[in-house]
Amino acid sequence: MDLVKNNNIENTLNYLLSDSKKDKYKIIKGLAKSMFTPMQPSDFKDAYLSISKKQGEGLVQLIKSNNFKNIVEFGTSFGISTLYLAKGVIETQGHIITTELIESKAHKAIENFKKARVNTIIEVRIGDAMETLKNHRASIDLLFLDGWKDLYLPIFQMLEPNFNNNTIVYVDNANMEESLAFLKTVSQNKKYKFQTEFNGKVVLITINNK
Ligand SMILES: C[S@@+](CC[C@H](N)C(=O)[O-])C[C@H]1O[C@@H](n2cnc3c(N)ncnc32)[C@H](O)[C@@H]1O
Repeated sequence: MDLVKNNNIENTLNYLLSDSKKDKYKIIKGLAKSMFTPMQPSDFKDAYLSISKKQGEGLVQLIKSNNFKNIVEFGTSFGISTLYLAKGVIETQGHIITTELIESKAHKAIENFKKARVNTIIEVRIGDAMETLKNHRASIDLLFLDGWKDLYLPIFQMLEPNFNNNTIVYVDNANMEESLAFLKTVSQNKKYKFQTEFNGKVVLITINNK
């Protein structure tokens, strides 16, 4: 099957984006739970918490224009962002490693990748990203950060040795308190440059090659 002419991705994405509109109620339920106990990823086991269609389309362009092949994603959920990453890497003949803590979400995502016929270019690692990405040794072109924000810094630091001169780190929900603290820490290193998109929701970290 010709992956580039694959309509299954578009069909799967359309279904998932439409289903994700029900997220509001699931998020309220999760937030209500966290009034009594500290917020846990499992409180949002039914919620997509996904990036927007516009962000997804931007990711496809980012991958294609930079000819990125090696993508690592933190926070799969049901796979909406991963499917956009896949749309990009089928053009560049790359591949994706994505990781999800909640087992039921990861299995649903794997089903979605099969439906979209892109499961062969996506490796899903189930578990805590700090463990599943611990032994990652290959070069990373695009690191997509969209999991729990308190892990942005440790994951960034753990994977930093795998960055190359053209690596981009895509920080989603960059305007949240913990993300801002992460960005402040990273900005102390003059090796990195920052570009804001989507009114501050997204920050792209690039390597300052000057
Ligand atoms: C914002 S959602 C990801 C949305 C997805 N990227 C999308 O746009 O479709 C964050 C996901 O990160 C997962 N997560 C939280 N902590 C994690 C960890 N330590 N390791 C791996 N995944 C984690 C959550 O279970 C949740 O599904």
